[in-house]
Amino acid sequence: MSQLNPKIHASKIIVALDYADATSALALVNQLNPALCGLKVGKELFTAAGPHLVETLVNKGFNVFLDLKFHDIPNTVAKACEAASRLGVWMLNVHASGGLAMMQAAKEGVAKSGQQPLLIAVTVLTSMDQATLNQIGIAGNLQDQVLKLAQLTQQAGLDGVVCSAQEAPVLRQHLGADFCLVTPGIRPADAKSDDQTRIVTPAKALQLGASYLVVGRPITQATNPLASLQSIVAEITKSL
Ligand SMILES: O=c1ccn([C@@H]2O[C@H](COP(=O)(O)O)[C@@H](O)[C@H]2O)c(=O)[nH]1
Repeated sequence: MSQLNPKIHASKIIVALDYADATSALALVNQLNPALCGLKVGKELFTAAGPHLVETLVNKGFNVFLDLKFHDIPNTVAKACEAASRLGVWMLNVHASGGLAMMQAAKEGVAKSGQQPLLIAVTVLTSMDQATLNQIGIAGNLQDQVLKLAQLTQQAGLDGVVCSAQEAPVLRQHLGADFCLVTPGIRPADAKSDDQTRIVTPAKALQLGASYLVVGRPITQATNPLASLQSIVAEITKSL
């Protein structure tokens, strides 16, 4: 770990712990430290391992992003956000397409917990391209849809959005420097894109204005996950 640049850049990375069980996730986590990266718990791991694992990661000192993408009626989302916030997570999210009232309810739910996690909203999933957006009945341009949902998110008083780094410049221009842009779909130049369509390399994503980079399979499916993470940190550091 000592050869890594200990500066803030490293903690711009959030490792997506997309594992089938707690044992597999902890095998990687135990090689990491909170200065190096944040951790994301998504639907697979949360469904398998539950809130206890989230609390374990929080107690180890990591910034934990609970990526459950709540999308339901406002009352249900408010209660879910309250419960999620009580786990001590650093960040949680909802789907912006749930609408203004749902996002405002989410914010109220977080406030009720007495905790102050970052609350962000998913705009258009990074796996989607223009054609898949049209398939679900949204006729407009994909970037316009991301911007529209991000503006709604800001209007609801949330802290930021999940988007592709491809949209970061236009979101920065309209939503300002402080709005948090969390960007999955990060792929080192030699990595497979998998099911992601709107991909960007780590260094480029930061140059475009991303606040945080979410990286899953390029690290977790690598033969040596720690080496893969270190290589991404090195790429970011070199580009600054
Ligand atoms: O638009 C979105 C929202 C969330 N995700 C999540 O990020 C990771 C990405 O994993 P990779 O293996 O690096 O593709 C994953 O947990 C998704 O659920 C996203 O990809 N896009």
